Amino acid sequence: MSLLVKNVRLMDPAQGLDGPGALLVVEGAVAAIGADAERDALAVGAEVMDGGGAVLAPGFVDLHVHFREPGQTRKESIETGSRAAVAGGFTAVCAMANTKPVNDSVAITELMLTRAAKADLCRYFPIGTVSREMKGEELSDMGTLKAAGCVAFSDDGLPIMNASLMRRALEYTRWLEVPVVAHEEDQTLAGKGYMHEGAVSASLGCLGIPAAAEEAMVARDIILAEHTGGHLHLAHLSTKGSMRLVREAKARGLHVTCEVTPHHFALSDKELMKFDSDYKMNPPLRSEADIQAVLEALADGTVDAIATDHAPHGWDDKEVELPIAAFGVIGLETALPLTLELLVNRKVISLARAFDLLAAGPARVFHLDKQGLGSLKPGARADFVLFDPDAKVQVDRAFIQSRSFNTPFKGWSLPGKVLGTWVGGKRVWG
Ligand SMILES: NC(=O)N[C@@H](CC(=O)O)C(=O)O
Ligand SMILES: [Zn+2]
Ligand SMILES: [Zn+2]
Repeated sequence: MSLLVKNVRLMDPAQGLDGPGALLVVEGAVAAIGADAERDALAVGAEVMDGGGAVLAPGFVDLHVHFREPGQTRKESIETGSRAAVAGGFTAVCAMANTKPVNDSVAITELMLTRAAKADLCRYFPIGTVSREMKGEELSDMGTLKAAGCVAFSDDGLPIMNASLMRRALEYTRWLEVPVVAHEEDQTLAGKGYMHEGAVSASLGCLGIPAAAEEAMVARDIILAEHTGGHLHLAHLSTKGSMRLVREAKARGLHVTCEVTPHHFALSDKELMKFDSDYKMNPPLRSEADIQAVLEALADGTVDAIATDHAPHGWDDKEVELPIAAFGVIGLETALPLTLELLVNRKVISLARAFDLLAAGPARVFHLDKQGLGSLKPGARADFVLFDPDAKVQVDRAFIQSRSFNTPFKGWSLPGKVLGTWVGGKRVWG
């Protein structure tokens, strides 16, 4: 099977590509790009598709999603989550381990992979827990889990308060060549807080989570990464101090990588004045100064990836008083539009840097580039997205493919319409 997509604006920062061109897919892999593609397509008798001048880019790689299967498929299943992914232009997702039961065994990893293969939409990479039963006490069988298909290890949802456990997990990352993904939150500082601690929480009389709850743990784990030489990947960073700590760690040559989410660069803690639980997530929406620091870190290379932390919850988890509502928001369908509107159109970053943050960067962090993800180099997997960067989307229930609708972007009109998504050369969306 072969396919030529012609008349597109080809973007692939990994190859320094940005210009009119074409892409030829043969047997699920990129066979040729540019002028060669049209010539070679004739030789193989490829099916021809006209891209109508839209942008063709490498499929996005999300390092951080919660698909709730097994255990809570009323919120999301691997199939509905995968559909939300491809609708948003994501061709690969890395799924967190805080399912029910948690992914601390080969049986759960295999179940997840079986369900993902059945859904047959995006590529699905399980993340194993760092600790058995996510209790934060003993290490899980990281080696066995990696052999079963886990690409990273995380107790996300919960911080690893036990420094000795984190130290040992980081030691294992060296020979397993996989990162530990840290949810940084000192529970003794966060307490029962449910929004950012600052002027807004004080005026509302809400319990706050200080920036220091995140930063104290980021600092601890950077020290442990240095001590062990392990690979520390910091999930959903949200504060100015975290950005500074990561910038320093990278300048000192440590193996420290990080991601930020669209909701943390799009929204501030002022949104909580609406007392709407769709603005409640962990880490919480931060101050304007934190957002500025995140934008600078996106621009200067401190941040490796934009990840969604897609965290579906049912209306019954959310339609309750703010202090008891579930933490988390969905994000797969809105990530590209928010990146285009708030980062590219406002000239915080270039379009090429946006794709580095959505595709090549995350692929590198979890070593998925070695499997041909994150770029459109000849020989790479034919995972790509075709989208119109100017056409508007309306964030309503029909637009969202996820089983849940806990998005703070309800009613927003944003640029960036995904026209089609291909995984291994097969059209899975549009
Ligand atoms: N981000 C959230 O607010 N919630 C996540 C857990 C997490 O990412 O820490 C969830 O699983 O719902
Ligand atoms: Zn988390
Ligand atoms: Zn998460």
